[in-house]
Amino acid sequence: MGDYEDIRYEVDGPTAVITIDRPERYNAFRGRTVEELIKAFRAAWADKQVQAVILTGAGEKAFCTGGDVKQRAETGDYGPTESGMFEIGYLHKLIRDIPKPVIAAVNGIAVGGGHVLHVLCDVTIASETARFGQAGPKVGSFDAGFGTAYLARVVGEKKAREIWFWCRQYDAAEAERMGLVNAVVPGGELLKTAKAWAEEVAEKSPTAIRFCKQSFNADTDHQAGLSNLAMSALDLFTASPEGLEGAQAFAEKRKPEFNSYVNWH
Ligand SMILES: CC(C)(COP(=O)(O)OP(=O)(O)OC[C@H]1O[C@@H](n2cnc3c(N)ncnc32)[C@H](O)[C@@H]1OP(=O)(O)O)[C@@H](O)C(=O)NCCC(=O)NCCSC(=O)c1cc(O)c2ccccc2c1O
Repeated sequence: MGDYEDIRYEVDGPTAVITIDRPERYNAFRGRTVEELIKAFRAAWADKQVQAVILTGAGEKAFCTGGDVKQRAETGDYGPTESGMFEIGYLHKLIRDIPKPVIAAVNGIAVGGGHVLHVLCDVTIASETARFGQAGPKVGSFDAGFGTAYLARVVGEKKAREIWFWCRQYDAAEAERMGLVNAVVPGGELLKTAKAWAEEVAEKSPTAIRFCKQSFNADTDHQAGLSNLAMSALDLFTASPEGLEGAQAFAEKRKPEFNSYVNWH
């Protein structure tokens, strides 16, 4: 399917494979990328042949490193889109709402908003060299809402707070131990394994899968309200001097200077 610049979309048997294709930016997303991901997930939803979706990243280095911090340092936002909106919150809801299993095939580092994407997928298969973490507080951002609350459902409150406050990176084995990923395989076998999982689930009743997914979701759907709130707050925060300092420090490869912003009580 054509018209994509930042991603690739392929259908292989019962599986749609969506690949974020910006390896020079470690598959970071800009507004256009998010718009194309939405289009691809909607195409997979509509296609009766597709029974499962794989989300992955191009190359071996990165799955997705979240928002394109260089773009943000340059223009103060995530760049132009056709709709005029940066619809990351809608993409999160779409990954949850598509009534087909979504498998994250994490081929490298998944950090920031890229980490949130894999957390929201139904299952995650990681390559042995994958790394995981959040980065917002280091770069003047936070992908809260599902990014915090749903992560806590997955790994527990203590671990989720550690992940967000300390912004450390965790290797694939550690991620598997904390229940953040379902399986770890050698890099060369990642896509093959993800496709095998997709083919296996495609043999099951699609209606039963749809109801199961919706009933899992129903238990945490209230977090969508938190996400809306967090996205509104984030719009203000990323445009603030503190938010911009984080993005500029990353682009200039220096430590951010956040000390002067400790002004709340
Ligand atoms: C991911 C890293 C830890 C990797 O470190 P490493 O040392 O292995 O590699 P490099 O740092 O040398 O990176 C290689 C190359 O890729 C470029 N790059 C990496 N990540 C990004 C990125 N996110 N944006 C743009 N470019 C990126 C890097 O500059 C290098 O290019 P060179 O040309 O210099 O060679 C490390 O790279 C890292 O920490 N990256 C940043 C991670 C990050 O902070 N992500 C964004 C968090 S904020 C976010 O995701 C976010 C999500 C949302 O949903 C939002 C919603 C609404 C508003 C804001 C949102 C938001 O900000």
